[in-house]
Amino acid sequence: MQLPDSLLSSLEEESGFNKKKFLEAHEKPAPVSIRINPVKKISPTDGATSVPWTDLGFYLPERPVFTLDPLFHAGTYYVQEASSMFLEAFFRQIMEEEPLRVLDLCAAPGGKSTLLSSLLSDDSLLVSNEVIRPRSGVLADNLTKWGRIHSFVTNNDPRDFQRLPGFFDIVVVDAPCSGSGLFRKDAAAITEWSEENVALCSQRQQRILADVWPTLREGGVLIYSTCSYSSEENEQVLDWLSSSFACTSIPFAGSYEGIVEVRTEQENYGYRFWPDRVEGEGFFIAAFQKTEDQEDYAFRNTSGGKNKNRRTETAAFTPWVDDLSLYAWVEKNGDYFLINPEHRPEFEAISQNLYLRKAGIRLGKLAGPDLIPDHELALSTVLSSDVPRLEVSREDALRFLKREDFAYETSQKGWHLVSYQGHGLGWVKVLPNRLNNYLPKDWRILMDIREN
Ligand SMILES: C[S@@+](CC[C@H](N)C(=O)[O-])C[C@H]1O[C@@H](n2cnc3c(N)ncnc32)[C@H](O)[C@@H]1O
Repeated sequence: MQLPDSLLSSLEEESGFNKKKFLEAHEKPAPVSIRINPVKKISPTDGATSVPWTDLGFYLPERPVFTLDPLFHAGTYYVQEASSMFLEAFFRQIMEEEPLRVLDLCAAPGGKSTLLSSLLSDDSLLVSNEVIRPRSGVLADNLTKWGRIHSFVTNNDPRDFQRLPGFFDIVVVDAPCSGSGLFRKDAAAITEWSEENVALCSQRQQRILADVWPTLREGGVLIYSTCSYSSEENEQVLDWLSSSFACTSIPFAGSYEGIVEVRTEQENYGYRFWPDRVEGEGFFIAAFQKTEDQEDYAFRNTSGGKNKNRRTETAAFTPWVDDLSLYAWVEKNGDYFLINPEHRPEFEAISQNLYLRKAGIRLGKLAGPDLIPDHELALSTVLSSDVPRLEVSREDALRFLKREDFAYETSQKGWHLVSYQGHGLGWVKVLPNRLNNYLPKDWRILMDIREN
């Protein structure tokens, strides 16, 4: 793999850089790793080994065809490179008592967000934002698979969050960057790399941080990360931040072999991941506590809490939800969403100020007295175990995921959850002589399953 000379020479002075070993590492394939969803438990495959800094991550002995694994579509795991999973270790250190309001600002496709979701209880709120609209759709789909009620997805520019000053306890900025840390996984990115782009990325990272800073509460924590090796996007951004805003750098309290702790010119702490020192890709992460005065967001008086006197909805939703009394529902353009009742003020604040793509679990629409269940409900953790299921083989699960017909045995008519190894994949409706497949068209597997 031919790496840009100007990149290599710019790294000579960086802590932990060893040119020979760095180049050797780029001749090896990137390790394959997954992170499992703790609310949809599966056992990792034979031969899998643990990623050291997380309880949830595993290296796989070889790369399977993930598209042809129904458990992947059920959201039981997420394919994520291992260095990024270090966010778990840092987040656990920083995390105060829940409930927390957490913003993942640059969140698509959802690697960090699904990880954060796994670390938070249903009492906390996770807002995952992505500025690029089509990418925010992919993000929403991945969080749908993850199945948690505390998850909201927005599609906004970072500066829009200034409408919610002092709102979040923790803000994660996994910034868009020049991407040198992922060259092993994406060799095409090498040709796009340039010193000019590094400088542009650095400017953009500073702008994003300045724009989002007001939404972090006083005493709250900002986590900043990139997958770039360049100090212009890492150490220099930390020093710009600490000279622009009142904040304190937070050191990581533990230590793991291979992770390099750096101190910047202004004595800020950062953590570098080199692919010749750890089993993972290039990554950089740092955290700061905000020490400057920040007004808190003034929530309006809301009706708050649970829904009252809504007999139609209660009757329609009760059969579908495992203990409806724990939740509240909100309606938007005919779609019903189930949220934690404690999150109603946040729901109102966010939907009034931002473009909210997803809030909690989309239950579906009402048709007369009945619910037409949404795909999100099938993948969620709130679904009642009393809902009829069709447990299918791997082959039939793949046919369902291709929106093809498959054989089934049931005497019961109506809605059924298609489930594989106990994990929901989507809805079918059993009619007298056939099945209707309700998998959304854009969730369909396009790969030819017979070839593999
Ligand atoms: C490194 S990626 C995020 C990866 C994600 N956190 C994950 O773990 O899956 C950076 C994201 O920032 C988004 N982005 C690009 N320009 C941006 C901007 N000006 N402000 C905020 N986000 C931006 C990109 O679309 C991209 O999704």
